[in-house]
Amino acid sequence: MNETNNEPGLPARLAAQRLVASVLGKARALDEAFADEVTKGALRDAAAADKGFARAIAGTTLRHLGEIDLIFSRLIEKPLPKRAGPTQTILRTAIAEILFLGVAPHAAVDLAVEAAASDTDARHFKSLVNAALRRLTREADTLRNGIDAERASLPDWLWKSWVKSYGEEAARATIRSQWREAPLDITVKVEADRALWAERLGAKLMPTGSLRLEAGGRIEALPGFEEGAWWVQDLAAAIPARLLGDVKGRDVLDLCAAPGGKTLELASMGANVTALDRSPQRLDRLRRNLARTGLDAGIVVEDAARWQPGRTWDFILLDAPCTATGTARRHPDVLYLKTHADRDRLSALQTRILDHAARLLSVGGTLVYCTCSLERQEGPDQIERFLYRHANFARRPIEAAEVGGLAELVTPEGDLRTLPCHLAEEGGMDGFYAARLIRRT
Ligand SMILES: C[S@@+](CC[C@H](N)C(=O)[O-])C[C@H]1O[C@@H](n2cnc3c(N)ncnc32)[C@H](O)[C@@H]1O
Repeated sequence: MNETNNEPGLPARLAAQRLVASVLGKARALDEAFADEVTKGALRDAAAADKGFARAIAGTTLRHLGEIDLIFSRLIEKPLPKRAGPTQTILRTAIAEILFLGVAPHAAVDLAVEAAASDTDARHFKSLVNAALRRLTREADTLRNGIDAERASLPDWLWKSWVKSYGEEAARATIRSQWREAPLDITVKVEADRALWAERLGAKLMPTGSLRLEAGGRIEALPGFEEGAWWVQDLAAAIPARLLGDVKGRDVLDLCAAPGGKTLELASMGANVTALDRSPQRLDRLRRNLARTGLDAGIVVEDAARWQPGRTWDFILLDAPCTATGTARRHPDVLYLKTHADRDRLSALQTRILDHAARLLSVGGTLVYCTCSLERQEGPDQIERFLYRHANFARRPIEAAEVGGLAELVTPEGDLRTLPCHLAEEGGMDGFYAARLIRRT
């Protein structure tokens, strides 16, 4: 793409288009592609508002991609030729701006046409872009008519999986909650200071103990960040570590620990934490998080499915690698980056790590297994199969009182099952699953 035009607003659009193309064309994570744009790409010297706008356009395009593509196919009846460059992406992002971001239609149309004009291949489709988007601004209701936007927002395999696991109503409510930007959730280092920080930050103290703020603005500029009084962590992600109970002064093994949200929680509860992960880069982030919050943990770079430390632990937290389909409201790209083949591969890895974790747990010890996935294979099915293989383990059911009295977060078996549509009126939460197991013999 040739970026010769410096018209205000155009760089943000061009960046948004590159972000969408990176996710859908190169299978890159949106956060990674965005980090490249702002550290070494065209957004490096852009104003914070432009960076935020580029991210918002890309995220919104992905959140509504299914509906956008159905509208696209009504607007562009003949398939675009192969050499149309970024024309499709330009249209997708402009549709997102007009329908979902409330951008003034003339600005969105003009800048989409400018974007097409700035590319050697797309410039031949300038008039088509112009005509299609002008039609959209005139006939939006007709063009959207009959589209089941909720159903369209989810790839087939996930739709089938969620409807089967939670029923169609909850699947639809989950999809609707993914359309909204997630709030900013914070875990406070010192439990007794939660109310104080809620007041200082103008945040809401949620029933589970997390603080909740509206997203937006620089996190680093908020009071308490510099001094490490808190860290960012989704409300649901903050629950599993606490299911280990009172770990003050106890040794806790945190398997698959980086970047360390749960390590920080365990350390702040007074545990002697050993944080293990196989990724040195992600462990560097964990080290930085420990340094900022003034907390301490031993760090091990190892494969959690093979590590032979020569000892056992009374407490183990295993936050296993997973498809992360429960985090789509924060990471809308996961819906398009992950496939059912990833789910099967990751589920096999989870089984191996879980079996190894069982060997590292002392008799009488507690193991909490969790994932941020909505797929049964990575949650309850995994645990059912584990309990079948390991007759010396049993569930210790989770009580509603341990999750702020929110009984809807606990399954009849006593596992944690949060859905993005839980507490929807208050901003929802990521989808997390957790089971608490004890080793009997
Ligand atoms: C869900 S993330 C962990 C998030 C972390 N517990 C937190 O709260 O910030 C999963 C982690 O598993 C790590 N991982 C994947 N496979 C692993 C393996 N075989 N052994 C150890 N770590 C692994 C990844 O590097 C990744 O950091």
